[in-house]
Amino acid sequence: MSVLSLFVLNGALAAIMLMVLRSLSHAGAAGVREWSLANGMAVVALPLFIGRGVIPDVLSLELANALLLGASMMVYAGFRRHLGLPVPARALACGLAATIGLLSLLYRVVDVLPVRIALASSAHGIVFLALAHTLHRMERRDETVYPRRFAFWVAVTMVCIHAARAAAYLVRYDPDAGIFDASLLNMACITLGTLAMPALTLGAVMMANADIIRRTTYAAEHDHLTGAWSRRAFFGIAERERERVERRGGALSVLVFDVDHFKSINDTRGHAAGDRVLADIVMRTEAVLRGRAVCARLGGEEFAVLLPDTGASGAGAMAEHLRAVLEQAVLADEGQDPLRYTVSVGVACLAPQETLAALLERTDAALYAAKRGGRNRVCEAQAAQADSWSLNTG
Ligand SMILES: Nc1nc2c(ncn2[C@@H]2O[C@H](COP(=O)(O)OP(=O)(O)OP(=O)(O)O)[C@@H](O)[C@H]2O)c(=O)[nH]1
Repeated sequence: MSVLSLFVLNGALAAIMLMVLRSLSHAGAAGVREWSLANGMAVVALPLFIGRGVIPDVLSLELANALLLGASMMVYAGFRRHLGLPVPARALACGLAATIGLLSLLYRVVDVLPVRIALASSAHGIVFLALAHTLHRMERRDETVYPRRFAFWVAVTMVCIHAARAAAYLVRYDPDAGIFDASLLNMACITLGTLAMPALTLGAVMMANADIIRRTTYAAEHDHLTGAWSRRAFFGIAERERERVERRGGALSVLVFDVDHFKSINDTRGHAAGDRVLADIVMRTEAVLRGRAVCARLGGEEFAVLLPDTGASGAGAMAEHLRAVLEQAVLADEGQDPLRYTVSVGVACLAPQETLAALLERTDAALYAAKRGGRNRVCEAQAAQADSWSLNTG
């Protein structure tokens, strides 16, 4: 395969990657604009390189090199944007202008191609080094760890290739060597360089996809107003905990609570104030929970707390503590009296062989008993029987 055909392949791969990135354009993933721009720049740059000697030098040298280096910089910018880091746009623009200015000067004044190749390779190598450093610094153990590592190792490989290429051209210093030079080194560098942009774009696409899945999963599992677990997620977590108790023994309790006279809060203070109460409940509830305990919004103004490793007495105490904490809450309400609210709580502890549905039915019955009993109180249901009794009065 000739160097020329590698250039053509490189351009074709960049065009394919551009189409792959288009599939992400509506997903709102950060960095996609920069990665698309990078591949677009590569698609334009490569025919310009190929046109060396046919088209004006300013296009095949200055513009082609500027576009290719700009493409590497855009890949770097895309990763930084994707990771939520600031993009050093000014430093990149200065680096690009300095490199192209120097290349142009070398071409027009001394015209020693190996030095120009070494200079261009060094500039690309520095950009990939910065990318590898960014990816390494941001490494964390989540679902994006594989794409991050993949992109990191591609960047490291590119640093090594560009360093080797720059060093080899400087050491060998063959003034007749050109970019279409078919030496083993040049062929190896260009082959690997051809794969760099698509490989980094694949890493970027994998990262963006992992991010989209993470965000979608979070949205499906959490209530958007309060940040609490969703009803569906709560049932999943609760069922897993119930099965765990069935397998290994231990205790599991549930609290279900509901804001008292919430309709009148909405009616007198407005829906937005009601929303603030709901968010405040979750914030304060989560602050008192420990270990694997979770808080979920079951719907409307009804919430649930799952208490793994907690028996009836611990759950009753936690329910009363939570009721008291929420009763103390005071929310500033502009131009009006501070907003206060109370909750009624039903508590139940999982009985042997009991299903989740049965447990929640008993907890609901306890909650309604608390409402009937006057509200702002905790009612606990017995595991063995359906009737419940009042534990505390508010
Ligand atoms: N602000 C706000 N209100 C909501 C939301 N979801 C449900 N509601 C309101 O919650 C109120 C529930 O009222 P009810 O079921 O009558 O209960 P309540 O007024 O709390 O009375 P008790 O439960 O018997 O003490 C209704 O007015 C709903 O419109 C929400 O997301 N935000």
